[in-house]
Amino acid sequence: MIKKNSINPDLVEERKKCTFNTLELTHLLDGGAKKTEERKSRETFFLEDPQLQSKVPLEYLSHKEKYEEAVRKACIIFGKVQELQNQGRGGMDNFREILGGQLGSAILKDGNPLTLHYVMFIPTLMGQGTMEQQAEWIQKAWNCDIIGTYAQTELGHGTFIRGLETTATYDPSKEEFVLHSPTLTSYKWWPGGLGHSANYAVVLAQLYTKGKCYGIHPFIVQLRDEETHQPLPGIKIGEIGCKLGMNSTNNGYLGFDQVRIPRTNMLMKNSQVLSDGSYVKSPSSKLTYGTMIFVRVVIVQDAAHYLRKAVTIATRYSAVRHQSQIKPDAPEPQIIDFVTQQYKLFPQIATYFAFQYSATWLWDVYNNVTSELEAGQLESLPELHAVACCLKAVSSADAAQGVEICRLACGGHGYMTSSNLPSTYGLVTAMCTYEGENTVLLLQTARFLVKVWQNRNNLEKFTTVKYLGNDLNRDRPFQRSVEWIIYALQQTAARKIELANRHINERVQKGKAYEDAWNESSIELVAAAEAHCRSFIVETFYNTINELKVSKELKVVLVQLLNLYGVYTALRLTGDLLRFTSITGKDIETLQAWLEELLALIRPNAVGLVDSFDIRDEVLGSTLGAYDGNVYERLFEEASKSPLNAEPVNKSFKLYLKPFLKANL
Ligand SMILES: CCC/C=C/C(=O)SCCNC(=O)CCNC(=O)[C@H](O)C(C)(C)COP(=O)([O-])OP(=O)([O-])OC[C@H]1O[C@@H](n2cnc3c(N)ncnc32)[C@H](O)[C@@H]1OP(=O)([O-])[O-]
Ligand SMILES: Cc1cc2nc3c(=O)[nH]c(=O)nc-3n(C[C@H](O)[C@H](O)[C@H](O)COP(=O)(O)OP(=O)(O)OC[C@H]3O[C@@H](n4cnc5c(N)ncnc54)[C@H](O)[C@@H]3O)c2cc1C
Repeated sequence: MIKKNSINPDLVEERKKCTFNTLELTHLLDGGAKKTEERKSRETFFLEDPQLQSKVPLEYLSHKEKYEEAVRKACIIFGKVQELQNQGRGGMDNFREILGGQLGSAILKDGNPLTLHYVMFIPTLMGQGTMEQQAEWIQKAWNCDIIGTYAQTELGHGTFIRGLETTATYDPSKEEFVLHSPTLTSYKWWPGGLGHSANYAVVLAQLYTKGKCYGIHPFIVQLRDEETHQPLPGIKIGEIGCKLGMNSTNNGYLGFDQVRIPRTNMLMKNSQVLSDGSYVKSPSSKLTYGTMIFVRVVIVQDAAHYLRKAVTIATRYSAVRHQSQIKPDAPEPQIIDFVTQQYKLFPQIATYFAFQYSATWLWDVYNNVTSELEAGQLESLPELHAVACCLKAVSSADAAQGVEICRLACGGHGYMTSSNLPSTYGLVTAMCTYEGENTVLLLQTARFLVKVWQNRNNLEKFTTVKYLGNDLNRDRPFQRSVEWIIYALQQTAARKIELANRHINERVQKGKAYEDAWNESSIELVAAAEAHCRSFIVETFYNTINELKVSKELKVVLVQLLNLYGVYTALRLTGDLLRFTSITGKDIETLQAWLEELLALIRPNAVGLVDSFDIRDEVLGSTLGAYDGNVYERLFEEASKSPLNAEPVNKSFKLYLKPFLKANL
């Protein structure tokens, strides 16, 4: 039914209007023309493999069938990744793409049961294992001789990991640890792939030796027989059931009944238990948390990718869809011409760029700090932890909200599963919870900010908080510029940190314990961390754009997006700006007018911008967002795949409807 090679005429017109070279932007986003070429060849390699096609849309499968189909595809995917590695084609890029929001979610729309093996199991072996342990385990894991997961969260505790209840008690007589789940709430609950896919796990458990508890430590535990896949004695294991999304990820539960593992299965890079049971302390107890930092860093990039996918769908659809009238007797306009629609879409495009640049910055810093940690230097860890926490929280929350805005922007059709917006939302909103619930992570950033605030005469060693050294009473008169917005956001963040800190102190002076005072001030602490993060994101966007060497035409558009992101952020925080800067109501009108101007300036390039993301139709996986814009044909084609349409009369007519109709005669 879909007319091949026929592009919707509205999209043809939109593409003619574009004022910059979309290919230049594609190359910029990929990191160069060569990278674009490599990405495209990878996409062809995966997406055009007939084995990776599905006969029936995922939605029509049962929960069990979904899992089985996901395992089938996951094995093919990672087999192909190994093939690429063996050919020397691409290193980490293969993994980042296949596991991240771009390519991976095209093939496995509702999650991958083997993701945790690559995202957490192998990184934990690498980050927490000694050289000998790495030699023993990593090759097996890379070759997929074993499949692992990361089992930390329990039924009773996810956030408060010091409160985990699983125990690992050292028995020096046999040089073994005994793993045990003493309560129902101590059962591991959530790890991806744990249900029926993994046969090994890194298990986080309270370490007991010589009668003393030393807190949580990582242990490699075999869960299933390597041949038969039967759970080993003492291992109680299963899947946790259906969820809002990610229904193919096979999240599982796990209990231990006095399960013995060799002493050498404790990952001992940072702390050790010697054969006689003596405990050797880690240089920092927080090194055990290293894998979580890594995944938080990766999530910022994923959030950006999911958002750009959603906004590509909604922007193309909005260019094709006509509805209502702006003027009487005029033809029905493209809905993208309603300014309220532009206000839904264009800030999401700008937000993608903002997150992308923060994600790149964070990835580089993460790699630098990791090298420092390897050399035993721990000084930069607190700042990395603080910035990773707030960026993970703000990017996942804004991306989830942005995807939902895009879904709403597509009206009724956005509610269709075939738009791919509902399942994209399911994947993104999960990021607000996993790898540290967002409020909790913002409180971690706040903890760092308050400490820095209390020692703000000593800011040289930091990168992200230098502005806290500025005089709080400085006033910078309003200007319609991003520089002013950055000043205003930093001023807001600094004042919020100062206020939260002051309120903690006042509560302490009134006799409260510091921890109670902290809890009572925590709404303000979260707000302070969020403000800090928003100022960081805008400033990073600004710095990146200023340094870019691109054509004049592209620069103009990127600056418009930067300005839009800045003014959009500022207008969402007008209450704060009125409170903490000398901005007036009149100035806010100026900002509002600027926002409207920017929407109009971006309007001709909207389709060009999302085209530059160069997301293949298979990756978008959407009836509404395909490059050719044949929306209505695709909606019909997908509807025809409903099993209910396979026969004109369903058996329920005979069974229920007919007798019911008769009874009412
Ligand atoms: C695809 C993905 C699938 C999903 C997988 C998962 O979800 S897996 C499961 C994911 N699960 C989660 O993400 C669970 C989320 N929960 C947690 O990460 C922790 O329980 C916590 C951070 C909330 C508190 O931890 P706590 O009670 O031990 O700590 P505290 O508050 O008492 O602070 C003590 C000090 O430690 C510092 N510090 C803390 N973390 C780090 C770090 N990573 N690095 C460095 N430092 C860190 C902190 O700054 C503070 O420093 P200060 O001020 O003393 O110099
Ligand atoms: C899709 C998905 C996949 C996951 N995959 C894995 C995995 O592979 N491996 C794994 O180990 N875990 C995994 N998890 C678990 C995940 O890491 C936890 O759910 C997460 O860390 C939140 O913990 P919680 O569920 O205990 O929430 P809770 O901490 O119970 O949160 C409930 C509420 O309490 C609030 N709260 C809790 N503590 C505080 C505090 N100190 N201050 C203020 N408010 C607080 C929170 O803000 C939240 O509003 C996964 C979870 C999901 C949803």
